[in-house]
Amino acid sequence: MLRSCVSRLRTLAVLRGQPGVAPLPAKDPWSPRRSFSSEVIHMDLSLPNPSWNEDMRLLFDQFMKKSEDGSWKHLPSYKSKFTQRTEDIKIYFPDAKLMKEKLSQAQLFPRSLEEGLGFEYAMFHNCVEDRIVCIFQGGPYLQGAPGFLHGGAIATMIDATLGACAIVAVGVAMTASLNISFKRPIPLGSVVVINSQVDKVEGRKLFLSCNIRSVDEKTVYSEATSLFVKLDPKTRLT
Ligand SMILES: CCCCCCCCCCCCCCCC(=O)SCCNC(=O)CCNC(=O)[C@H](O)C(C)(C)COP(=O)(O)OP(=O)(O)OC[C@H]1O[C@@H](n2cnc3c(N)ncnc32)[C@H](O)[C@@H]1OP(=O)(O)O
Repeated sequence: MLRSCVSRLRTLAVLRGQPGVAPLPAKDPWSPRRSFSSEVIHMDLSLPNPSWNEDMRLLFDQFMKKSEDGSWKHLPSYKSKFTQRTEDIKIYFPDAKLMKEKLSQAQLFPRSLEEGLGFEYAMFHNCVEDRIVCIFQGGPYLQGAPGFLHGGAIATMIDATLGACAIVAVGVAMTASLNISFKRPIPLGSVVVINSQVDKVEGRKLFLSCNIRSVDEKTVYSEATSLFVKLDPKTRLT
């Protein structure tokens, strides 16, 4: 509880640009001493938190409303909990023990920054049209050009959204290629909408595309096309 309050105060301080804010302590990510409370692991991080701005909350509420008739579904998102997915990917690793050790200390990259500082997002799956919409608010630690999001951060959210779209459609799949056209810079702290869809499936190959637009849909910030490949159960990842 205390840790969570300190974290929120730190987030607010950074968001307000207050001077004298100490940097986050460096941690060895693979240290065996590092552990996550089950509360953190099991917390759905795609639900509203105090760092979300009004646009983010309004869009979230709109999509939750649309989900009431079952045509849209909110996809929960966790720091490091894969549950069923862990079972799905187990077969691709030759050494089950090593895989278990690595996964027990791993975090999903877009969920690895503290609340409000990095990737704040929620995804909704349209069960009828087979597409995913991601609402995304990029925090102050994602800066590239002053005042704007880093291209790598934009690519991360595109990959995460297209990845979710592929995984929902066919199961375990990985990005084979990703082509992004950055058309307009995205202001830091603003909310954007990522629309993704499966365009074509050819055997194990899935061709997907997406665009990133402003909330009022007037500005197209980025467009992307990608190829995801459904993993062959006979192939190992290492
Ligand atoms: C482990 C997963 C966890 C899932 C549960 C988590 C749930 C939580 C949701 C989080 C969502 C985040 C989503 C992030 C997704 C990433 O960021 S994944 C990380 C980045 N990607 C990688 O590291 C992939 C590295 N590449 C590879 O491992 C292998 O190349 C691949 C992509 C698995 C394909 O290998 P393969 O299965 O052996 O396929 P292969 O037989 O070589 O090729 C099959 C076909 O694809 C074509 N192809 C393959 N690569 C290419 C290419 N680069 N360009 C064009 N064509 C290609 C081939 O030509 C072939 O075509 P056909 O001859 O059949 O027409």
